[in-house]
This record gives sequence, structure tokens and C-alpha cells, in this order.
Amino acid sequence: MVEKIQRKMSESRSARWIVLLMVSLTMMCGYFLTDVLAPLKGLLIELFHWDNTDFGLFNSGYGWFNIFLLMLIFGGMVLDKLGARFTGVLSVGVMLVGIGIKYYAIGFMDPSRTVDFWFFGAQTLKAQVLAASLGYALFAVGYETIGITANKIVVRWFKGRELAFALGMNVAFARMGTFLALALPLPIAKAFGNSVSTPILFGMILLLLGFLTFLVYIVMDRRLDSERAQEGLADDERFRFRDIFSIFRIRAFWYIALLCLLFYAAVHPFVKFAVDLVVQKFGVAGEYSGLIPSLLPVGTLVLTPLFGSIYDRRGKGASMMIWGALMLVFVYAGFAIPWVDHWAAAVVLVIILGVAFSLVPSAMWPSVPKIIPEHELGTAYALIFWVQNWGLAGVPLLIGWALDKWGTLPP
Ligand SMILES: C[C@H](N)C(=O)N[C@@H](CCCCN)C(=O)O
Repeated sequence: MVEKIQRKMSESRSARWIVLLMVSLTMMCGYFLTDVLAPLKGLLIELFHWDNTDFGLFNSGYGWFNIFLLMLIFGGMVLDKLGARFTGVLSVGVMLVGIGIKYYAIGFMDPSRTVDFWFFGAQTLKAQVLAASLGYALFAVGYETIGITANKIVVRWFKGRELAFALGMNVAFARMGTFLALALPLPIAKAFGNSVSTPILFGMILLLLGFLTFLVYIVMDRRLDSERAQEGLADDERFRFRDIFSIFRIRAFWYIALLCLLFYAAVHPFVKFAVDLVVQKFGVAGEYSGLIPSLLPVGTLVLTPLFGSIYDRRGKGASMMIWGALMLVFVYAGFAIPWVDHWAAAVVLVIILGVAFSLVPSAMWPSVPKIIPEHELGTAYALIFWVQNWGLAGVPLLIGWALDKWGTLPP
């Protein structure tokens, strides 16, 4: 097999699947770290006296730099200008620094210390919450950028072949990261005497391993480049800043961006508050509360590549996205109706949510290279992620506020 990889990168099936595996593992570690604190909310409340607003503020930190400093869009441009290898290494570096700050805040800062500052009026915040949120904000820049980098890498290696299936597999790795983030942190924290910071440290070590797998990709991608150069196939179209305006002019691009905003704003924040929901509304006991939400990523692990491969063979991406969006409306209606409160209803709703959460991404991500040329793809994915990040940042803040105002948890 190694011989085959060495002979012809561009035509080797094993080479492109190894690339997919290596890059997806790096990205998976980022996904683990993104949600690592979600199951530890109870401990944060118990040990550090965080309230729902603190938790919501921390989660909204995810979008601060990506949205307001436009870091995500710059990330896409760097990707198109300087390439996936450089951008990937940079992303992992940024994630490590960000998560290091968060680790310090949670592990070493005095939870009772507060800071006063001015932001649209005088504000007082817990210093620990603020530092953890800033670390998370920085981490999110690297994490989002590795997401678009992975997409561009998969398109480069799989275009004209089983692209939607490969992107579906890549998303499946992301979901595996989310699943591990829901399942592992609480047992790890408990095994280390209720230490909230140990799961974060565990994630950092995982990310270092993810960096090593990215290095394997770099070696293979360099070889593909030199092979293409020898064959006179080097990419000669270069990204220019004004290309961003040609992306803006594509109407289908805006439809995808809008769906991405609304769909992900409904699903991703759910993961962060889902444990709370099944405890509060569906009366599931504390230690089992992580199980029902963890069905979501598990189902999508199988379904996203499956739907991707259907899309490769049959097309009909737009219909898949519409069906996914309709299912989402049904699921949230179920979550909202007060008398739907049996744990079995929660299981069924989460399973339907899993189908929706597979249908939409499996069609959405491979649809982008159909409307955008490859040398603008990093920027296009970045713009879609940027629009989406408004929802990812705003909705948790809204949920935290609503829970503190009308929820049943003690503040
Ligand atoms: C959260 C992130 N902006 C995002 O939208 N992620 C997608 C795509 C994952 C694949 C990235 N190569 C997701 O479905 O979670």
C-alpha cells in the first residue's frame, strides 16, 4: 500500500483516505475541546458559583474575535492566499494558546475575584469567567479556521470523486469529538477529585496528538504539490482581495449562508444546554443526563456519510436541506410543548434531530464547491462560518439570560 501511495498521490485511493483521516483527527480534537465544559456546568455552579448568565457569557465568547474582529474571515483569506498547510499549523497553534488561557482560568484563578470595567455602562464580572471566555474566544478562532481548512483540503483531494461522502466522513469525525466531549469530561473530572480543569488538560494533550497527525497530512500534500508541478498542473489561479465581491454576487451562496446561520444556531447551542434540558424538563437523573444528548452525535456519525454518499450518487442537495430544516422545526416544537415531558419523548426527538443534523450538513458543505471556484473556497467557507457565528454567539447568551429569568435552576 505504501508503495502505491509513493507512486501516484493524485490517483491513490488510500492516499486520499489517509489524508482525510489525518486532518479529521486534528479537527476532532478541536471539537472535543469546544464542548469540554458543557457537561461540567453543574460542577462550575457548585464549585465556582457560576450562574446561567456566566455560563451563557462564556459560551458566547466563542464568537467575540471571530465575529467582531473578523478573524474568521481573515482566516479564510489566509487559507486561500497561503495555503492549507500553513493555515492548519497556525490554527492548531492559536487553539493551543486559547485553551491554555482557559485552562489557567479554570484551574488556577480565584473564583470569587471580580473585575470592574466599562462596556456600554459599568460592568462587574467574575475575573475567572472573563479570562475563560477570552481564552475560549481565541481558541474559537483556531477551531473555526481548522474547520474551513479541513473542508478545503477534502475538496482538493476528493473533487470529482466521492466528495460529499468524504465531507460527510469529515463531519462524522467532528461529531465523534462532540460525543466524546459529552461523555468523557464528567468521569474524568470525578476521577480526579471533581477537578474541572483536568478534562481541559486531557483535551490539550489530545490536540497535541492531533497536531502530529496534521504533520502527516503536510508531508503527503507536499508530495501531491510536487507531483502536480511535474505534470504542469500547478494551480495558477490565485486569490485576490476583490474576489470576495464576486462571492457576494452569487445568490445561492447567500441562501446557504442563511440556512447555515439559522440551522446551526438552533442545533449547536442545544448541545451546550441539552443536559440541563433533559434534567429540568424530562426529569432524567443526573448521572444519566448526558446519555440522551449524546445520542445526537452518535446518530450523525453514521448518517452524515450515508447521506453524503446518496448526494454523490443522486444529487438533490436542496431537497435534503429543506427536509432537514423542516424536521428541526418539528423537534423544537416537541421540546417546547410543556406536556411532552416523558424521557422517551426526549429520546425520539433527539433521534429526529440527529437525522436533521445529518441531512443538512451532508448536503450543505459539498454544495459550496459547486458554486465557488477552488481558489476562493477558503474565503467562501469562512464567510458562511462568519454568518453562522452570529447565531452561535448570540443564541447561548439568549438561552442563559432566559434560564436565569424563567428557568428553575438555582442562580
Ligand atoms: C461550527 C463550525 N463553524 C461548523 O459549522 N462546523 C460544521 C462543519 C464541520 C466540518 C468542518 N470541516 C459542523 O457541522 O459542525
